[in-house]
Amino acid sequence: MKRKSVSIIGVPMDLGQTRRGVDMGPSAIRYAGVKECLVKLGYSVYDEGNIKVEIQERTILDQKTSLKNLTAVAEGNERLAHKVEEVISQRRFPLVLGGDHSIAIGTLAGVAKHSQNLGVIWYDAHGDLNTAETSPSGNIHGMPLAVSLGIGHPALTNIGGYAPKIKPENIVIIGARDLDTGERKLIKEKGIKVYTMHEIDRIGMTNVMKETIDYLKERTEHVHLSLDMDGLDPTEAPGVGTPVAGGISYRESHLAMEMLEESKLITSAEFVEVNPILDEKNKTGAAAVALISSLFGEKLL
Ligand SMILES: NC(=[NH2+])NCCC[C@H](N)C(=O)O
Ligand SMILES: [Mn+2]
Ligand SMILES: [Mn+2]
Repeated sequence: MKRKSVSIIGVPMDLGQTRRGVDMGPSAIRYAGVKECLVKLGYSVYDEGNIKVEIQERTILDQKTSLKNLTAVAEGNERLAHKVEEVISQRRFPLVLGGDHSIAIGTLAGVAKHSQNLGVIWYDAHGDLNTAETSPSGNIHGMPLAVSLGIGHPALTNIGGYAPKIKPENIVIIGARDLDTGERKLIKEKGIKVYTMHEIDRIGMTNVMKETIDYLKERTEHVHLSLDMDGLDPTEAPGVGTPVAGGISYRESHLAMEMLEESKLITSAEFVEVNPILDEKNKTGAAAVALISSLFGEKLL
């Protein structure tokens, strides 16, 4: 890791989907010892606390688009974007803890303010490339990557006051195994690089990461890692709201984090979708911390 100071930003967001409990994700990851691990690795760690997210007991449907909780999701992300931007201007590494994946909208809005040519690694079972028109659910956590490309509701695409945040050729999706029809179309149309589970099985995680690193090194200046814990197999990360069988193993994920650490490419990261209510004794929270440790340079020997 290039930066020696890390700011932890919690985002107790559960309004981008409808399963309760993912708002406790930041607590679960803190409880699993994220700060202690980073301190042990020699970082100065600042826990910035949590971003304020409205508490809403019932889903509010946008009348025109059927987007769920649009206003509250947009407001939380606006605050997050602001915080991330501030952390980067203090020359600290922003480590964002979710919360559902809709928070990537705010994280990327904050990160991309400082980077014209931002790379993004989207480690996920899903593409999160839906719009109100293509979404099967109306859940905004299925849309953040499209939103960051400038595609979607203006209340979301304009967060941070500008759009788009990223370019399609600067994205690499890893672990995809559940893509909706509209998402597949967008991937083809925009030429987004995707390593599905098929490629991971076929060429192995070592080669997937080698290619990803070479690809991003060539064309980007900073790289953001957006890691959805449902990218991992649900047997190893059961505490997620939208599990999909046949995922990336815990071991492969460690390897991926270690290779990213060696590459010195990653300048911001978020770990999302940890839902302690659905988890087994904080297995998923602990897995997130283990992966964060590898990403920040923990070695066995
Ligand atoms: N970040 C996530 N876990 N996203 C899951 C999205 C699932 C589905 N594709 C949807 O749009 O609703
Ligand atoms: Mn996902
Ligand atoms: Mn996701």
